[in-house]
This record gives sequence, structure tokens and C-alpha cells, in this order.
Amino acid sequence: MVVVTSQEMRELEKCAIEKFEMTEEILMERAGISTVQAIWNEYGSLSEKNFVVICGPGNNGGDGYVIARDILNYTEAVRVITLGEPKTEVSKINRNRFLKHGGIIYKYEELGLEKTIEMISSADIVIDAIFGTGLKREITDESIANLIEAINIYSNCVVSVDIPSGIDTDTGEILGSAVQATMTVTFGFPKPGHLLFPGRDLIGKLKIAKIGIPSQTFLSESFKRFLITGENLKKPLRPRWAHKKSFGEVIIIGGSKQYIGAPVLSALAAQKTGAGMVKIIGPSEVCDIALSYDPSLICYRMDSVSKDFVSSVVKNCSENSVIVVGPGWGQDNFDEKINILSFIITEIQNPVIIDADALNILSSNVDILKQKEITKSILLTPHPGEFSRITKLSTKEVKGNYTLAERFSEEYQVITVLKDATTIVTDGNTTFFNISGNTSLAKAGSGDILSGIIGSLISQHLDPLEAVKTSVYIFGIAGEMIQAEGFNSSYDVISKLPEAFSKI
Ligand SMILES: NC(=O)C1=CN([C@@H]2O[C@H](COP(=O)(O)OP(=O)(O)OC[C@H]3O[C@@H](n4cnc5c(N)ncnc54)[C@H](O)[C@@H]3O)[C@@H](O)[C@H]2O)[C@@H](O)CC1
Ligand SMILES: Nc1ncnc2c1ncn2[C@@H]1O[C@H](COP(=O)(O)OP(=O)(O)O)[C@@H](O)[C@H]1O
Ligand SMILES: [K+]
Repeated sequence: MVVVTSQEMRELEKCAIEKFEMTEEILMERAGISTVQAIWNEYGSLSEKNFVVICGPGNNGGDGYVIARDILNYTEAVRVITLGEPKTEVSKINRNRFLKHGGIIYKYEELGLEKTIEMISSADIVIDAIFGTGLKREITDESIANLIEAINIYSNCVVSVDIPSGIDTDTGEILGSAVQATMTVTFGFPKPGHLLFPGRDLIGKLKIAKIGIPSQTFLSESFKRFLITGENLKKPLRPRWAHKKSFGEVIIIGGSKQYIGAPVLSALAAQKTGAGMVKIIGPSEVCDIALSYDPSLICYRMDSVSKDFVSSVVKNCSENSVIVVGPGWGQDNFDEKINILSFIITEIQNPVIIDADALNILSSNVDILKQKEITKSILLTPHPGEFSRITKLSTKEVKGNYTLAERFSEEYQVITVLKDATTIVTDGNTTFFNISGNTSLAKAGSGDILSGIIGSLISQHLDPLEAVKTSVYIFGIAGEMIQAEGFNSSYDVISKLPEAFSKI
């Protein structure tokens, strides 16, 4: 599903008007009416309910006037509270139409907070049409902040028009204060602000309404960001004649005296998601534990970290092999680990997934990535802490920062998987948001499992970007399958992977 920013939405609107002879009025009319339709679909007949619609000064407020007018067709119990004169022509037209239809408008300024609270708390449904995609700066006006707080405290049910007022459409950040919606009806396409926290927490149920923005091919060619849904995800083929070498192998380099389990989790996840052969290069402790869990793993005991040892195992691997480096690796023997990283980035042609401690080690010299051959696939799977070390920016600056991930991927020609409750996947040209999963995945060891799955799917010949999309989605679904959310260890998620896979 396509995701657009506020700027892209404005361009689409402009294009619909200039090239398809639509008008602002038609789009606003459809936005308003589709919101009323969504309310009906969700909450049933409107005639027995009473509504308060709160309209801001821009076109979001304009949608609010259309909604209020349309509700008049079902009930007279609809009142508008306005924050002031509409500032756009089309909004004014719709304010006037509402008045002509017998609608009642109260000015928030004159009503005061106390009366407003009375109206809000007595309404069955409050419609939040204060700010939409046009909100770009902090809400500093105290009276608006008080209004938003009152909506959040006193409303029975809040439907936000396009996006809850106060959320930055492009980042999901709260600009001072923001409405907590029960349902949000957005127009045309979801926006990043609906998908990224904290915005994602405030939207309630998200409905996407078509308002007449044409989805012609030439428009879709310019789309570059998407929400991952269960549809159209690629699965590896498993031809009946396949034997273990029909697929490549997954070679996991990781583990240390301190972190013994991490590469084992990666290896088991690779096994459970269809890999033909899984190898571990790590200390004896790691190998012993790995084999006790699954005797079919192939382990190479590397008790002192050595590039030559890695090279001897990896040099002769098949062209379909995939390397996962980093789970539980630790940061001791730093120089030799940098040598190993440099070797597998620059001298081996196979796809490499750089995860966990390998990312921390890489952050000392990210430019090694630039020495790779242009056709070689490198994937980085950082959480915000790791991405912050790599980019030398604060965690706050990198969290949910899809444009930064895009620029990074473009500069270093890698696939970046910025893991979080909403995960961002990008190769620099196309970006995907993943929202499957829940806090059952917020556990030590989760990331190791994900890198094992990605390695496994690439080894089964999926294109690396497609492999990541499928991996993050099914990993999320596996997390959602845990019976009581969070009452699990990350290890438990591995056993859910086959069933999660069968759902796509
Ligand atoms: N783009 C499109 O294709 C369509 C957009 N429509 C609606 O139009 C909305 C966007 O309308 P606008 O661009 O007019 O913007 P908004 O209505 O979202 O907000 C802009 C208004 O709020 C004021 N404002 C912004 N930040 C403020 C702050 N921090 N404190 C106080 N006031 C602030 C601005 O001065 C301006 O008057 C969408 O969210 C949607 O609801 C729909 O009518 C249908 C079509
Ligand atoms: N609240 C959540 N909702 C969905 N997915 C989550 C959530 N918390 C964590 N995850 C997922 O779990 C994984 C955690 O990875 P990471 O932080 O690297 O774990 P670790 O370092 O312990 O292995 C990521 O794939 C992330 O997207
Ligand atoms: K709104």
C-alpha cells in the first residue's frame, strides 16, 4: 500500500485538479462525505446520536464543515465549534453551506473552555477537524492546547479527520499536544505520521477513504514509499526436485564468551524458515550449545578470532551462500573483527547481513562499505541505538527517520533495515514500513532471529529487498501469535515462524 508525505499529498491534489479536471471543492466534498460514511460503517445509524465537530482554520476545518452538513441529513443534533474564520476559500464556502443548511456554529473563543467541555462530554461522537496535513509547527497557543486536552479527557469517542490534530504528518511526532482518536479517516493513502510512533498510538482505528485522487500508472510510478501488508510478499519456491544444495547455505559468524546464545537463535530461525544448510563460525561454547539444540547445524570452532579462519571456511562457499555477521559477537578483539568485516565486505561476493555487534564495530569505519563491489548485496539491520552509532547522530534523531535511512542506503549502496516497533526497510530508492508485530518481540535475542530469517530467505534465492520485506512481516506475525503478549522469551517466537509463514 502506497504511503505519501504531506508534500506528496499536496502534489497529488494539484495534479488531480490540473490534469484530471477535479476541483478542490469536489475533493473536500468527497473527503467529508467519506468520513461520515466511515462513521456510519463503524458506529451504525447516525440518527440517534449527537455530534460536535471542531473545525480549525484550514482545509481540515473545511472537511469538518462538510461533515457537519452531511450529518444534518440524518440528525439535527450536530454542532460546530470553530477556532476562527476559515482561511481558505473552499473552507469558507463549506462553512457558509453549513450555515445555509441551518447549521449552528459556536466560536470557541466566545464559548470558553468550560462550555466547550460541556458540549464535548455530552456528545456521542466528537469530530476532530482542527489540523490535518497542514500542521507543521508546534502548537504554542495555550487555548488550543487546552482544547486538545479537553477532547482527550472528556470525549466519549473521537473521530479524527485525516490525522489526529497535533501529529506531524511526516514524522508521527507530537507537535506540543495531540488528539487521541478512537478512529482516524485519512484520504487517499496513509501518511508516515499514521505509521510511526507516537502518532501510531494516537490514530485509533485507521480507515483510508478514496476521495477521487486518480491512481493512474504515471502517478504510481512516482510513488516510492509503501506499507508492507500480507499481500504480494514473495516466498521462496520449493520445487519438488530440490535437494539441500538447491538453496544456498546460511553462514553465521558470531558469538563470544559473553554472548553464547545469539548466533544459536539466528541459526535456529534460519533452519525454521527453510534454509538448506546452516553453519556457525564461533567459539566452542557457542558450537556446543548450538548442537545441543539442533544436531543438524554445522559448526566451525573459532576459539581465537581470526580472519584466516573465517576465510578458510567462507572462501570456498557456494555462490548462493549468505553470510550473517554479528549476533553475539561482542567487541573484544576489535582489530581482528574489523579485518574480518573488511574481508567479507570487500573480498567475498556473497550477500552479507551485518547485524548487532558487527554494526557497532563497523561504526568505527563505515566507509569500508564503500569499498564493496557495486553488485554485492549488503544489508544492515540496526536498531536505533546501532544506527545512531553508525550515523553519529543521537538515537532521537535516527528513530523513525526514514529519510535518513534512505540517504544512508543511497550513499553506501546498502539495504538498511531500521528495526523498531515500526520497522523501516529501504534500499535508498524504495522504502517500506512494517507495522506487524507487538511487544512479544521487544526481547533480547529478537534481532538475532530476524537476521537469521533474512539470511535464510536470501539463501533460498529471494531478491534481498523482497527477502527483508517478507522477513520483517512474518517475524511480526510470529510475535503476534504468542498467546499472551510478552509472556515469552524470544526463543519461543522461533517455533511460531513456520505457521506465520503459512499465512502469507
Ligand atoms: N490534500 C488534499 O488532497 C486534500 C486535503 N484535504 C484536507 O485539507 C487538509 C490540509 O489542509 P491545510 O493545508 O489547509 O492545512 P490544515 O487545515 O491541516 O492546517 C493549516 C491551518 O492551521 C494553521 N496552523 C498550522 N499550524 C498551526 C499551529 N501550530 N498553531 C495554530 N495554527 C496553526 C495554519 O495557519 C492554517 O490555517 C488535509 O489534512 C485534509 O483534511 C481535503 O479537503 C481533501 C483533499
Ligand atoms: N513493540 C514492538 N513491536 C513490534 N516489533 C518490535 C517491538 N519491539 C521490538 N520489535 C522487533 O524486535 C526486534 C528487536 O531487535 P533488536 O533490538 O536488535 O533485538 P536484540 O538486540 O535483543 O536481538 C526488531 O526486529 C524489532 O522490529
Ligand atoms: K484532524
